Amino acid sequence: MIDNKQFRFDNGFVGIDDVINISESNIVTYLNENDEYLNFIQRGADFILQIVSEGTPVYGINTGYGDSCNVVIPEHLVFKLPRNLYTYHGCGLGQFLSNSQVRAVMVVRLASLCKGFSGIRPLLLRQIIAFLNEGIAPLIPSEGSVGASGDLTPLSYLAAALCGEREVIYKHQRMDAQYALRLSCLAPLQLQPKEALALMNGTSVMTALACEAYTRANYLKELTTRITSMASYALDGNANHFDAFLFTLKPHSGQENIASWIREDLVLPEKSNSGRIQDRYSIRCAPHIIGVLADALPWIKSHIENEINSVNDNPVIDGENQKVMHGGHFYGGHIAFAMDSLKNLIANLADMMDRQMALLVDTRYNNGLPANLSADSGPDAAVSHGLKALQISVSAWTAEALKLTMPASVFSRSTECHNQDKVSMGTIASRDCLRILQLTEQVAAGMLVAVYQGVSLRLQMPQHAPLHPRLHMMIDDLSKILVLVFEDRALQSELEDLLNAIRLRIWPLYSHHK
Ligand SMILES: N[C@@H](Cc1ccc(O)cc1)C(=O)O
Repeated sequence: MIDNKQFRFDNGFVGIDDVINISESNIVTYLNENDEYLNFIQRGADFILQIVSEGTPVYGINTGYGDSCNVVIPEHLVFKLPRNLYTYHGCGLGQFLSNSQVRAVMVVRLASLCKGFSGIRPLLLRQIIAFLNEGIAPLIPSEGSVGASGDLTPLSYLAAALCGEREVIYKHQRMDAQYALRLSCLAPLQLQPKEALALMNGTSVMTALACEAYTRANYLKELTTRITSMASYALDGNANHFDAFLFTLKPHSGQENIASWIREDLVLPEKSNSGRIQDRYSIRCAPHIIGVLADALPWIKSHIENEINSVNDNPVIDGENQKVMHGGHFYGGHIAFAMDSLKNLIANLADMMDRQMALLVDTRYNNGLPANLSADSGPDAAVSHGLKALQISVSAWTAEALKLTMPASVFSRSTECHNQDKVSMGTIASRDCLRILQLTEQVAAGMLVAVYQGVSLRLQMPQHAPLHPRLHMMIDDLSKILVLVFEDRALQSELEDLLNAIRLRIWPLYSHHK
């Protein structure tokens, strides 16, 4: 829980909102310095040292890693081993994670390590917390994790930076980690046995990205609902499709909720079934499309929050009872399934909006609005093409989003000499999901232009239905970014502003966002 703009790390619950709030702001974080808690953590680390001195073989402490687990590491090399782990995993490629994504990774890794079953010292936890508070963000390439054995390669960049190696972003500059540590008066860590494995052998990259995906998806749920209300109004649609009683008869609660939001945005005609009796499915079935997302989000959230609050590490160390448990908790199957599912749900929203756009711009379906929603009715109207090209862009973004919905998890392949012979691919699923979200947000930005145009033009028609104050307000909000497209003009910068507004979740919509 964030209290007084401060966040305390210990073995308490960490929610998606906490991850997002800390990653997007500079909330001060601190470790619970209560003796009982610190002693509990320290006992795990002491137990590791006891294992080392006794010489009993324990995986990853005095053995090689992965398939090399039968290589016994002599005592004099045991302290060298952690550095080798993060060093040989320095083979990531691809775009770097963003600053806020890296911060989310650190919060999520802390949440797991703070449970106290990883055999690490409080010092290590304090170093990650210092990185968060100082604003030091390791440069983490996003590609190279199969998501079981955790996110070994991307997390190796966190482990290395904590020890003053590789590169970080600090005060908006890319620099050697060692230099950033010096500038912020932090000493580089020297990892003890098990500590590099504890940092790297977990699902924190895919889970951090999943927190972002969940948050963006939750906002899109509301935004696509509002867009549907506006599209229905612009098309002079039948608001009775969203009748309250009708929705009690098919009681998926998320779907009912979406229908109620649309209903509250529209002024329901007294006479039901006036005008066109049935709208096309992208309008009439919008609660059934967005509702699937609304009903899935709670379980997606519970998968993500279970993962955040799990010990996703191996071996698991119970310092209290002096037990080592060898298992496979680094396997990201739940996140993989949640993100593969979310990809499908979000791409369906893009598809729905693309169809709504097709209705709005086409005089065969838009109930009297001008072709391509062009507002130009002056002497030069013939040269104005309105939103013609915008529709093409929206179709392209939609197709690209749909193309990426192939589940990542079914592409599991045996790797690392068949030790990791079944893997989750959860990190790829999370990354694909974020790309689909980006494309779908672009489609939503395009649709905001279209519904702004469509509603404004409908209001200019002599006989139009009353516009509900909520939609009036949305039109007012949009008019701060958008101007009616009259003569042809390039729309890119307005689309960028809309996209920015979506990413910042600036409209409160149906619930309050930040
Ligand atoms: N995750 C593996 C450990 C591992 C670590 C590093 C590797 O390079 C490979 C495997 C396990 O716990 O079994």
